[in-house]
Amino acid sequence: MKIAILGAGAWGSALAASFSSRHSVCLWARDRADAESLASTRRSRYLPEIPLPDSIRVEASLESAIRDAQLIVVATATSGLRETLKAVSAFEVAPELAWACKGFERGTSRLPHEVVAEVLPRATHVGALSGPSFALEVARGQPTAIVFASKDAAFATATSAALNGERLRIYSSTDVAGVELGGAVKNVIAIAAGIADGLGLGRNARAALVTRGLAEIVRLGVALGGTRETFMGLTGLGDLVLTCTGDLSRNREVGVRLASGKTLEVILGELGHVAEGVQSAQPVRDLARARSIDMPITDAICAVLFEGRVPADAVRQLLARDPKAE
Ligand SMILES: NC(=O)c1ccc[n+]([C@@H]2O[C@H](COP(=O)([O-])OP(=O)(O)OC[C@H]3O[C@@H](n4cnc5c(N)ncnc54)[C@H](O)[C@@H]3O)[C@@H](O)[C@H]2O)c1
Ligand SMILES: O=P(O)(O)OC[C@H](O)CO
Repeated sequence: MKIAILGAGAWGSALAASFSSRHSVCLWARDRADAESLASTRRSRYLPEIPLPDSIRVEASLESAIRDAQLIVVATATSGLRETLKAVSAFEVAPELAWACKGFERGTSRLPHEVVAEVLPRATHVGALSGPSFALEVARGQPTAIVFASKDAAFATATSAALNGERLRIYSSTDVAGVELGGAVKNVIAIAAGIADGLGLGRNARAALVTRGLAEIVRLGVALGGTRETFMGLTGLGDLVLTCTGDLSRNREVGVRLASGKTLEVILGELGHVAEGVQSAQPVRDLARARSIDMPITDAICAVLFEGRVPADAVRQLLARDPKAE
């Protein structure tokens, strides 16, 4: 299959490296200087540890990248999804479409599939790729299992089978909202887990955060149309555990650095990558409040990120809540 991957950050580069062992892959970077450097050095500045396989064509022209593609995979940050889809829609192409970004669009509080439906209302062969997957491990070829979800069951099955590889196992699902919701909210909870670890609160506290974080994901996710089983699977519990415990997580790292007393502005300047939990926290809180859904961890993270609450005070307030039935 001819695949165009749009977005040459850590995740786009890792997916390109993985898919290139079994497909013809073109990787598009919106920044011409980035594309030129990537084409000549074969190293992405977002994933410098791994050389990009020679078979991958690097493009700075979006039109050239998508002209012959049978499948487009948008792997930009969620904030770039709408702009990238609009740019794609300007060309006379109708390939199948997947997106690999996780999170809510800030400002609209839309999940990626809702952004896709707004920009490409007639596209039906579309779906979300999500699950526990650090880019570096995927690029190294370390075993990983993720999910491709589409409302079109036949398309979900066929695409997962086509993308599936020995080291990147891809399950299918039709629960697009559930798959995306788990991937969005786990990033917010991972910031909390990073704060807990940064403050040295211990493993008991981390386990409590993961479990109560999952309860928040399920409450909001079911209200937004996801199914409970999805949240117990790879894109829910699986990704939550990975992101809350893995040192490679950028969202968890934001929490660790907040706990050290750094400001969000300084942390985001240092990170060099997107941390989607920062963008998603307010949409998650707003969607929950509009439905009277209790999400105390998310509320605490919003207070730390945007209201100047000191991380240790946020923890004290969480612990001071009245005990209740689990
Ligand atoms: N890195 C991972 O381990 C990983 C794994 C699974 C999913 N994801 C998700 O994939 C998405 C991308 O993550 P990443 O790790 O590649 O981030 P990154 O910070 O490494 O790179 C972000 C990329 O998005 C591009 N971009 C941003 N806005 C754009 C726009 N308007 N048009 C075109 N390109 C744009 C940037 O140029 C950059 O190439 C995120 O939503 C993330 O949650 C990441
Ligand atoms: O580094 P993070 O925190 O953006 O997490 C990356 C992936 O989403 C993990 O599945």
